[in-house]
Order: sequence, then C-alpha cells, then structure tokens
Amino acid sequence: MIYDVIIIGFGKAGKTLAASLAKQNKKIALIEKSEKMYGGTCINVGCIPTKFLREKAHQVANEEGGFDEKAEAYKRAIEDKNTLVTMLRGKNYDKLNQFENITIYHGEASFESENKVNVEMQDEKIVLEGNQIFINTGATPNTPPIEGIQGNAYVHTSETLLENRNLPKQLCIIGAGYIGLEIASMYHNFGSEVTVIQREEGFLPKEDKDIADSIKEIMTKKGICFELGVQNIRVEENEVVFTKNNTEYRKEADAILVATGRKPNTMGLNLDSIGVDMDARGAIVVDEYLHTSVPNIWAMGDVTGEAQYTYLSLDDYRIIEGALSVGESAVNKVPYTRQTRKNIPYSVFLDTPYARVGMNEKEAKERNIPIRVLKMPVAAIPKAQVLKRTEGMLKAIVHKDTDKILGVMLLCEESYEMINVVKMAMDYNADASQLKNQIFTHPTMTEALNDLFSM
Ligand SMILES: Cc1cc2nc3c(=O)[nH]c(=O)nc-3n(C[C@H](O)[C@H](O)[C@H](O)COP(=O)(O)OP(=O)(O)OC[C@H]3O[C@@H](n4cnc5c(N)ncnc54)[C@H](O)[C@@H]3O)c2cc1C
Ligand SMILES: NC(=O)c1ccc[n+]([C@@H]2O[C@H](COP(=O)([O-])OP(=O)(O)OC[C@H]3O[C@@H](n4cnc5c(N)ncnc54)[C@H](O)[C@@H]3O)[C@@H](O)[C@H]2O)c1
Repeated sequence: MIYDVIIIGFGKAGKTLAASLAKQNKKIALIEKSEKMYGGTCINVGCIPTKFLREKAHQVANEEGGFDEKAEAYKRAIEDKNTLVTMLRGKNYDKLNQFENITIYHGEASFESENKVNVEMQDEKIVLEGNQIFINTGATPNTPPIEGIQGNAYVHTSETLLENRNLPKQLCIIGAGYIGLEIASMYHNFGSEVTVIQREEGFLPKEDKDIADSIKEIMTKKGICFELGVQNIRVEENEVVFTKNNTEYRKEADAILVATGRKPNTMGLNLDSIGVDMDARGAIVVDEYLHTSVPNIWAMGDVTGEAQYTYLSLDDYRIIEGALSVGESAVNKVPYTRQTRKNIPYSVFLDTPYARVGMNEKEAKERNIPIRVLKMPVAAIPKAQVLKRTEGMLKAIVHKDTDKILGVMLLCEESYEMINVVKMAMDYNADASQLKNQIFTHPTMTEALNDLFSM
C-alpha cells in the first residue's frame, strides 16, 4: 500500500500531525505497536495517570484511617485511573479513526528502505510505502545494570508500579529524578513509607543549592527518607542493598521502583541500515527543522533525545507543520524552529510543586552575567495562607543592567500554573518592572510575582 505519509508511533506529535495532514487530504498510515498505547505515553502511562493519582493521593493524605483504609483508597484510585485512561485512549483512537484517509495499523514498525516500512502485526507482516515518513516512537525506561533487578517481581518501572493495586507498605525508589521524586511524593501521601536512593551526593544537581535544599527539606519533613551518595546498589529479592561510607545497608521493601531515566525508542527500527544517524544514546539526530539524515524522514518528540515533555513533542509538531507548509525549497525561511524555540518551562509535580523557566543563579554566575537575585518566602503570600500551603520559596534572576528577566524558580502550590505567565513575559522580552507592576487578580498565587519582582 502506498501512502503520502507514514507516521510511526501514536505519540503527541504524531497524532497531532496525523489529524492536521488528514485535513489537507493526505493519505496517511499511522503505526502503533501496542493497543494499550493509542494516544502515547502521556495519556496511558505518563503525565495524565501520574497527575490523576497525585490528586487522589492528596485527598487520601487528608483523610483519617490506618494503612488498611489507605490501601483500599489506593486500590480505588488505581481503578479510577484505569477508567480515565481507557476513556482517553478510546477518544484518541476515535479522533483519528474518524478520518477516512487515516489508517491505523496495530503492529511494530521497522524500516525496510528509505520509503518502505515493515509492520509486524499479530497474524501477518505487511509492507507500507510512504513518500514522507515521521518517527515519533518516544522513549522507554532505561534499565541500568543493577544486579538483581532483572526478572524480580518486586522490581517495577513507573509503568508497572501504577498497575499494581496493592499499596506497598514500604516503597524503595532507585533514582531521584522527576519520576522518582513525583512518585515518592505521591506514594507517601497514599500512606507508603518511602525511601529514595541515589548514587550522586548532590540532590537535583542542575538546580540552585538553596532551591534543591528547600525541596529536600520539605520532602524530608513530610517523612520521605533520602539515601544519597550511595554505592554498589544491588537488589536481593525484596531488599535493596547498598554501601555508604564503607558500611553496607539493607532496605526492605514491598515494591522497588527503578526510575533511572528513559532512553529513546530506536531499537528495532532498523535505522542503521537506511542511514538515519543516531547519537551515542540511540537518539535520532535531527536538524532545527527535525529532518533526520535521510531527506524524506523526520523525527519528533522523545526519540530525538530532546528534554522529555509532552509539550515539547507537541511543539515539534508545530515546527514540522511550519516547515511542510512552505516546502523544502523555502524551509530555511521558516521563522520557528528548534533553534528559535526558547524559554522552555518545566514543572515537577511534587506535593509542593516546583517549576522553573530560564537561567538559575548558578548558570548566570558561570556565564559572568551581572544579576540581581530576588527571593521571597511563600509564607508571605496571602493565597498561600488561605490554602494553608506556606512552605517553599520564590526566586528570580534579573539582569542588573537591562532589568530583563533571565529566570524564575517557583517552589510553591500552583507553581505549575504560575510559570506559564512568566514564560510568556520572558518570550515577549518583558522587563522585571512589568511583572512588578502587572495587574493580577486577588487572592491568587500569581499575584506574588508583584512582590517577587519588588524585592
Ligand atoms: C511516569 C511519567 C510521567 C510523566 N509526566 C510528565 C508530565 O507531567 N509532563 C510532561 O510534559 N511530560 C511528562 N512525562 C514525559 C512525557 O510523557 C513524554 O515526554 C511524552 O509523552 C513523549 O511523547 P512522544 O510524542 O515523544 O512519544 P510517546 O507518547 O512516547 O509515543 C510513542 C509511541 O510510539 C510507539 N512505538 C514505539 N516504537 C514503535 C514501533 N517500532 N512501531 C510502532 N509503534 C512504536 C509507542 O508504543 C508509543 O505509543 C512523563 C513521562 C512518564 C514516563
Ligand atoms: N513533570 C514532568 O514534566 C515529568 C514527570 C516525570 C517524568 N518526566 C520526564 O521523564 C523523564 C524520565 O524521568 P526519570 O526520573 O526516569 O529520569 P531523570 O533523568 O529525571 O532521573 C534519573 C535519575 O536516576 C539516577 N540514575 C541514573 N542511573 C542510575 C543508576 N545506574 N543507579 C542509580 N541511579 C541512577 C540519576 O542520577 C537521576 O537521579 C524525565 O527526563 C522527564 O523529562 C517529566
């Protein structure tokens, strides 16, 4: 079968591109290897299930009851999460399936040549031919060579842990990145006793020390235990064994989560044989318009090794849409590319959420930029008092000479909403004084930006 466009992977960029090109009357094949992944990582095993469970966990933390009651509430939360995910998966499938010119194939794709893709389906193997091919295969949990984790029923990835209906009394998490910390916060609220283990001594090493210390202090105060700078991690059945200062420790757990990063999903695509370049981590190398090294093949989302966020995958779709609309001969005139993309914000959905955009103090000093550092405690925000969520701090980095906002770090309730306002202000090159004097509704967390920029 011959298509105008083949899209491999039902991720955020892929599904959005499919709908858009279908409206332009292109004949499209979309290939997804798992029926449980229609809609991609975000809605099935990533952002949506974790943020749904985070809300449920928050409710459970405020309810009376011992472990057994909490375990029941957890089981119901997992069932509710599954119901939500099933509904979203169905909607995602139907949204594309309604187009007469989109065919969804359930099977694993691999390249036969530059414009031929094999699809290994349950009962048959077919070959599709396409003029333009877009790879959107995402990323998959990175399993480090830790002794004792392979084939161990106590050991989970985030995907299998969130399928487990039994609340672990003790949860041990290896890896203190986004997934490790978000799940630590969430399971602590559900009622698990949580320990987070990390090889590196430094906690959240990319963040400013005052921010990282404050996050750790908040989590420790709630009762989450951290073991940082540990060596020789191994797992023996339901125990995580490690050494610290030459002493061996054993941590028993009902569940062990390995959250040590996610690697680009390129294995099995047969990219080498058709000349698509990959880097040492197996990520597809792309230029600013998301071309791969083969002219008719593009890649987008996590598989390109870019920071792994759903909104960046969506933004990759925007870049491709822009490039396709002008055609290859004029592609270098497209104003919006990966190179011009700027001020990428992020949020870590901890119990006290953390959000950041732009440069922090450490980075500004490394680059010898003259700065003003503005800080204020969250307890000074009236809305934080209303919410009874007074822990945390706000911090801004402002250019001393130009008054431009270089970066903002928000460790407070609702920071994941507030950060988008700052991102927009930075995108429009606002001065710090403009946020200082901006009208914001009251009482809100966002109005604290008036005070932060008055510091
Ligand atoms: C637990 C967790 C929480 C997260 N929380 C957040 C969050 O709060 N906010 C945020 O922005 N991001 C979050 N992320 C990251 C976010 O989910 C990803 O960055 C995003 O979903 C990546 O989208 P994508 O378009 O690159 O591909 P994906 O959505 O990963 O889609 C790729 C698809 O390709 C399919 N596929 C792979 N290989 C093949 C093949 N050979 N043939 C056919 N199909 C194939 C896969 O099955 C998959 O469905 C989270 C991730 C995880 C794991
Ligand atoms: N809120 C969000 O936007 C959100 C939430 C969850 C996940 N994500 C995305 O998913 C990606 C994956 O998350 P993650 O937490 O798995 O990765 P990560 O890269 O954020 O953190 C990995 C952690 O594992 C540790 N580690 C690595 N190898 C190890 C080993 N062999 N032994 C012990 N520790 C080891 C690292 O030091 C680090 O602390 C993130 O990069 C993020 O982009 C985003």
